[in-house]
Amino acid sequence: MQRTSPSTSLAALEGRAVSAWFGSHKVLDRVSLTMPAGAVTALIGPSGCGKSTFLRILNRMHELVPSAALAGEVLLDGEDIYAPSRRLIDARREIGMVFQKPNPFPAMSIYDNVVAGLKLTGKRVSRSEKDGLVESCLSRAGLWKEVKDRLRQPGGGLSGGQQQRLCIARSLAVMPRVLLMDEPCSALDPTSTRRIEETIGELKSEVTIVIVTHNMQQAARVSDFCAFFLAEQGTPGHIVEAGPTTAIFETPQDARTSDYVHGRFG
Ligand SMILES: Nc1ncnc2c1ncn2[C@@H]1O[C@H](COP(=O)(O)OP(=O)(O)OP(=O)(O)O)[C@@H](O)[C@H]1O
Repeated sequence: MQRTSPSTSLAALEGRAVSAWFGSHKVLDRVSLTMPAGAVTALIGPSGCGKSTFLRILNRMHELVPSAALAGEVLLDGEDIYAPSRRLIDARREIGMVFQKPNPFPAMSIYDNVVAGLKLTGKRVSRSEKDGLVESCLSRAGLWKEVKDRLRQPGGGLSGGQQQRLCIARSLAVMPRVLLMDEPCSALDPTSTRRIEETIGELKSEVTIVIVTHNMQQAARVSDFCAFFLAEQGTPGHIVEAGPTTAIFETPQDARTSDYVHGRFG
């Protein structure tokens, strides 16, 4: 039976010695990072240091780029998502992604947008189960009250912030264990941004979250852990420092971390 309540099975994600290339251009060098279960980890650093590439490696999207290559391991709850026995589709279902620009199916109804990913699960779902799932996912994404009376209207008719929360609801419908978010608020106004940040805070007890953000205030507000990436003078991106967000912001060990989080470069 389709579960309509939040998953209880929280999982940590761990990158071990992850390196990445586009053709012969190496963009990440042996990045290791644990993203603890039930917490928000923020990936921060200047443009081009490999944050999005690392994020896309975490759910096997990097391999979609024809020239892309990678080395290392990504462990979900201790199991390598790149192991030959693991299917790509399972990694995508267990590790969801929300993108910078909200990307609902614009002509599809709000209801159908939420359940659009269900075919990934391969399970047959009854109408009443779908109804329950739609309500549960929209509620958890903080959108139910605003759309419950217009579920049959197109997703493209919502505001940008509502569309992003619809995309979060769509991701939640396949019961992911991890939600990756690539600058999810960069296309949104401050009020919508705050609303998404609240949603992140509400979701982290049920799904592990990894977020890329350029906004240091946002990283400080929403994350429990932070990893500071840097690619110096054409060298591949690497992690300078990672740890609890309070330590990264208040007592960084590396002067480059301090300079970056205090807005002195990048
Ligand atoms: N599809 C691609 N093909 C070739 N090179 C790429 C591709 N995507 C990214 N790169 C390169 O990989 C490096 C890392 O890019 P990436 O987007 O991961 O950095 P980022 O830290 O997320 O940057 P930003 O903060 O600007 O989004 C950059 O040098 C970039 O030019």
